[in-house]
Amino acid sequence: MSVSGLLAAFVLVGSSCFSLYLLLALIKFLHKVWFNPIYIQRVFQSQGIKGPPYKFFHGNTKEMFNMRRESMSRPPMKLSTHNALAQIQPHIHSWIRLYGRTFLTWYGTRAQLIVTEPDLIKQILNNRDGTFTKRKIDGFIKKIFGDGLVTNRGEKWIKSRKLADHAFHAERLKGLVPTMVSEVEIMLERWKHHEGKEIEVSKEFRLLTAEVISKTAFGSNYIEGKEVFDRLTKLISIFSANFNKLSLPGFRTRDTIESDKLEEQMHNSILEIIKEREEKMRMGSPDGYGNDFLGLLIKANHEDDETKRITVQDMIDECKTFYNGGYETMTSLLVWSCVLLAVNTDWQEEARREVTDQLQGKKIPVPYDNSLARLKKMNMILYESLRLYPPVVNIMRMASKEVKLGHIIVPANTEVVIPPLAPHYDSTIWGEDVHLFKPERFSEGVLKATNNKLGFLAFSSGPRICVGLNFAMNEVKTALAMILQRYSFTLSPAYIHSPIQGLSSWPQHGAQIILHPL
Ligand code: HEM
Repeated sequence: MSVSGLLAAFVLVGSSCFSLYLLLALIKFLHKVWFNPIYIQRVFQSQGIKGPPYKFFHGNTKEMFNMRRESMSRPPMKLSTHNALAQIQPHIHSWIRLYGRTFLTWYGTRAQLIVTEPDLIKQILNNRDGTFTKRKIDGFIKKIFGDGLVTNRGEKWIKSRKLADHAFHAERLKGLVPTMVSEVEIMLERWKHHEGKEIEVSKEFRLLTAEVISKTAFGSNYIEGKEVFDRLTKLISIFSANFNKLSLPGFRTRDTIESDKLEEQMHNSILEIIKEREEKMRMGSPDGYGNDFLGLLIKANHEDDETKRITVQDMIDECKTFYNGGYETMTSLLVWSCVLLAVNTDWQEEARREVTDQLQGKKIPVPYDNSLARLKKMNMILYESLRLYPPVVNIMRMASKEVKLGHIIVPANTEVVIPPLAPHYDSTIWGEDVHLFKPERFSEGVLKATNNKLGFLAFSSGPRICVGLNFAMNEVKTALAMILQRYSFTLSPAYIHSPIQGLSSWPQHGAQIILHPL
């Protein structure tokens, strides 16, 4: 064959291969964005599970986005009755009515089974063999949490959970109360300039919770901690702005570029905090690597036993997870409980009386005297606040293989979404007064407040229940106990009740209250 003939043959083979590659890529694409979703939809339909129809590429995200935008621009809600499900997750509220308590939705091409029935929730959250596992996260949420305890799976999760359980053990937590107290003192010093006037407490509580987690878990100084939080706050606002918006794979928006930069800066700031601690150890610090969460992480990084050792990247991911865990959700709980107490002044008065009694005249909670644990009315108020406005609005899992959930065969890779607001606003679980603020329903504890233990999911349930639960309750009780003894407070006329979903549930226009010194 001549050279030109050989070349022609090469071109022919090359172009055929390229055409074949294009054809295969097209089939793969169509399988992902059309054939597979339609097949999965049929599998569920044949079992009586309905839902809004799958739409090419977007799934139901456009409907979700529009419903959410519409609910955010609605006139303010009343505060005499509550319906945060309708406001924060309007798509779930209306689709439960249309399709029942378990239904299928589409986040782009990802099938999401929405589960709101306690018996099914129990099976998912109590699963221990990895059938219902965490989904591998990506995008903005990965940049916020990293691959830490909230998101990791299998052996890695077991190792991280052991460390965290140790760090947040109840006895250890009592020793953190003085740090919490001194940070609340600093906040209340600032509040002196607002006496008799309005104050926007969500900003205040952001500062407080950032300082508390920074100092208690990481012992870090103000500047380094502040750098991490500034970046985290920016990342969270990018996440919120892009919520329910899909991006094309590989396509980089201005937000993606900005979030990459923030992620790298956060990584470097945390690395600096770690290096500083290691340097202190080298200089012969009497506490070694330290007894806080960061100290435990660094110790685990230097473990001789390989099975217990964690990498530097693991340390950074865990730091991100805890910065975030101790910040967003905590601020949300503090904000909502303050708003609810500002409206329900009878409960505010009861809580104040209890604090005065239990703290026996002291202005601050004392560690180790169990006074925080004795604040029963406060507990009831906090649980009711968590029921009406749970900070975490979606608990997510994924079926790692085909599984029977109740009577439903769930195909492998289906995501399972449990929205705590749905059982929290279910009158068959809580009674006809479900929309009312009634802390007395928790007078005999969480378990006796409902006819179903899985009806209350603010901290989740099962093996992956929130590891920071006791930390959270201690911090919020400390803050409220100190606020209640110095101020009575009412809602400002500027407050507009419009709860929305950011990374946590949130008052869209801030939380303005008026402080009346006692
Ligand atoms: C009011 C405050 C808080 C609420 C409502 C809350 C809620 C939750 C929920 C619902 C989960 C389960 C998520 C899931 O299963 O997908 C969770 C897990 C977790 N929380 Fe919290 N949380 C709070 C405070 C905290 C604090 C203060 C920390 C740490 C300082 C923290 C750290 C974590 C971690 C690390 C996990 C993952 C546990 C695991 O998967 O093993 N949380 N939290």
